[in-house]
Amino acid sequence: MRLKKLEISERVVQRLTEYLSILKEARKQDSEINSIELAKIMNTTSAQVRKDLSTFGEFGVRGKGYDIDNLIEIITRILGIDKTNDVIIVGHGKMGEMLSSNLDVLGEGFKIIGIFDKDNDKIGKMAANNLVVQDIRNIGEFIKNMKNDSNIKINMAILAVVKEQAQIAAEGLVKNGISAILNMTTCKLELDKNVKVVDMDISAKLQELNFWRINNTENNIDEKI
Ligand SMILES: NC(=O)c1ccc[n+]([C@@H]2O[C@H](COP(=O)([O-])OP(=O)(O)OC[C@H]3O[C@@H](n4cnc5c(N)ncnc54)[C@H](O)[C@@H]3O)[C@@H](O)[C@H]2O)c1
Repeated sequence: MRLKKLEISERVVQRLTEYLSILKEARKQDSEINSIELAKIMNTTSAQVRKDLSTFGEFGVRGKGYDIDNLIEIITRILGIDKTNDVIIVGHGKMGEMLSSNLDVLGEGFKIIGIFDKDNDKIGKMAANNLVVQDIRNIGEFIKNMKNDSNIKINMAILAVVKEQAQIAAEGLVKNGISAILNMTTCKLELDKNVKVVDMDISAKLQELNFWRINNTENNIDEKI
């Protein structure tokens, strides 16, 4: 499915991932779900659900709702996780190791096919997933060989280097054809607008959570900021 590069907002894509996990739970109980039920679990309106899903086509049957398996299949395809997507890890410190040794964290549809670091003590060592940590200086060659030898086009990376190195490391990745980066660092990467960056910051999420924890009654906040 080829989607036009248009009105699909980041928020809609985020919600798609939420729909997917809700639907996977829901299918344990039922084979159909309607927009009202979905909206209730998502804490949103049924109009929003219908609007989100209609962005990608007409899947529901009026008055009947959505076939859960069908919707899972469609969302899986929209998110591109109906096939395996190759990803590399750059920076194999505590965070990089946590990812390479807990592949479940990545979920279905992703496979780590290369791990890179710049530390000589780490380069050449075997990671938990049986990949050898490679020298970051060889990343261009690795990507080229993957393309030539196995027709694998690598364009997605998880960036887990120290913050101070993040911008330069990301620029190096982009030069070598990476166009999608999951940025585990707190560095605000400045890259070509064609490069998609998604920031992942547990600390920021905890701060957000903490705000809601200490303001946990609706009346605690006098004014909406
Ligand atoms: N996303 C989150 O929620 C979260 C949580 C904790 C840490 N972090 C961030 O993740 C990053 C890594 O943290 P960590 O605790 O694993 O640090 P770490 O120091 O243990 O590991 C960083 C690794 O990156 C390597 N490295 C540095 N520059 C590099 C480069 N240019 N190319 C390749 N490798 C390079 C280092 O050799 C090291 O192995 C930090 O930016 C940290 O702030 C994010």
